[in-house]
Amino acid sequence: QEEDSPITRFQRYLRINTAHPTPDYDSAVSFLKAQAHSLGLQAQTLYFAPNKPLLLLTWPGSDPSLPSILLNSHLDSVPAEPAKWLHPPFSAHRAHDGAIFGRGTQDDKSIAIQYLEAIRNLQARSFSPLRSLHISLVPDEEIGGFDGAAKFVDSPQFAALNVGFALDEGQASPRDEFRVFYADRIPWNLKIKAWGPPGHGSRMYDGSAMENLMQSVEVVSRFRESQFNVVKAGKAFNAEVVSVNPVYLKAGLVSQDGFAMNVQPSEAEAGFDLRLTPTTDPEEMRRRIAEEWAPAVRNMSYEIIEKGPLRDYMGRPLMTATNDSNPWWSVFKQAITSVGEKLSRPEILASTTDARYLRQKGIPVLGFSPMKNTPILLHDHNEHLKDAVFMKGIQVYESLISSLSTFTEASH
Ligand code: MET
Ligand SMILES: [Zn+2]
Ligand SMILES: [Zn+2]
Repeated sequence: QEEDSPITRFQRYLRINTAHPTPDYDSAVSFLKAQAHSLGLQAQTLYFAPNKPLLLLTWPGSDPSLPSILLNSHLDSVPAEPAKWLHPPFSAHRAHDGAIFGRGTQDDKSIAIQYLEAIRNLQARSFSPLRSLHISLVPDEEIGGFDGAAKFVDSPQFAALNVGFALDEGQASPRDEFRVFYADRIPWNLKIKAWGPPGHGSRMYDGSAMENLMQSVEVVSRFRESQFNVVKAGKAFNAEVVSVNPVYLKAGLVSQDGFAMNVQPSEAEAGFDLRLTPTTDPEEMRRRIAEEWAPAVRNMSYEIIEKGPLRDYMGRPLMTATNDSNPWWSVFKQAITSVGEKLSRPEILASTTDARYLRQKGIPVLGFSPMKNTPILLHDHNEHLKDAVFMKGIQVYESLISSLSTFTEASH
């Protein structure tokens, strides 16, 4: 008979394969629903798209008229390459040093279980919240959240929650202090396409599609270097500049045994992951792309897919204040320090989370995953988390939940 503990419950969740492109959301939701049931939480399964459940859990507060607290975590994960892992990515193998291996250990299945285990411990101490506490377990974060968090925040069910403050995932800290994030960068998926006359592979002529595209790649690389240099010079954090990284190249005529090596193709395409900071001027970025990266005069075109909003309903950048103007910030900070932990300077997250959709609604949100002395392994091979770090995180959330849910001074 297998023991039942926070660690084994974490392992059970990790063994449910919710990686794209075929996430098993149903198994994840029924597992989490059973956990919620054992805690006496209210549970609702919402569908904003077919086969994409969103599980909403509630621990009602004694004063439901006060704005509530929302803890968010996504159900899905990015895919893994099992052959390149030390232990299979859905085995939740626990090594001798306590490291639990699995896709989702850091991003972000740990926090979902930690939220629930913190509630379990608080209930054991007969704690009861003043404000209602909600946990949202959302689908599709890793593919943009359009059928998950984006639709949820626009729903009447969400409006009814009257959320005053929220926590969402953060990132691991390699140092002995926790990291906290007040904003995300916003992804643009950029496709650049070039055309040019085709020709024999032996000919040198001007304006081929490939030559054309490679010129663009060089221009993009120079921009990338200019941004990266600011970081290398110590003038900005990683996430305070615009990043651009090539993620695919597509060209060439297919022949029986691979590519036709002696044909210069008439079309070529490159894809880039571009991340804008919360204060990047999108119009200036568009102008740069249109004029410098994919000029129509050089037979080029481009497509930008914006993965989320850059501004809130008032036209302001999506940033949560981390100063005295935001009373929740003090409560958050105090809850961390009161358990003897340290926070590093608040940062912009280099990647992107569903927090942007909440911030767009004007809700203050902090990105936080209590993982310190931990290598940053999200989306990497051998993603893992030490059992002791996971257990410590539960204690941190006990402090956060009790402080946030009993905070009386702010109405928003
Ligand atoms: N969390 C993912 C990332 O940062 C998905 C963001 S939206 C495509 O890459
Ligand atoms: Zn994540
Ligand atoms: Zn991720």
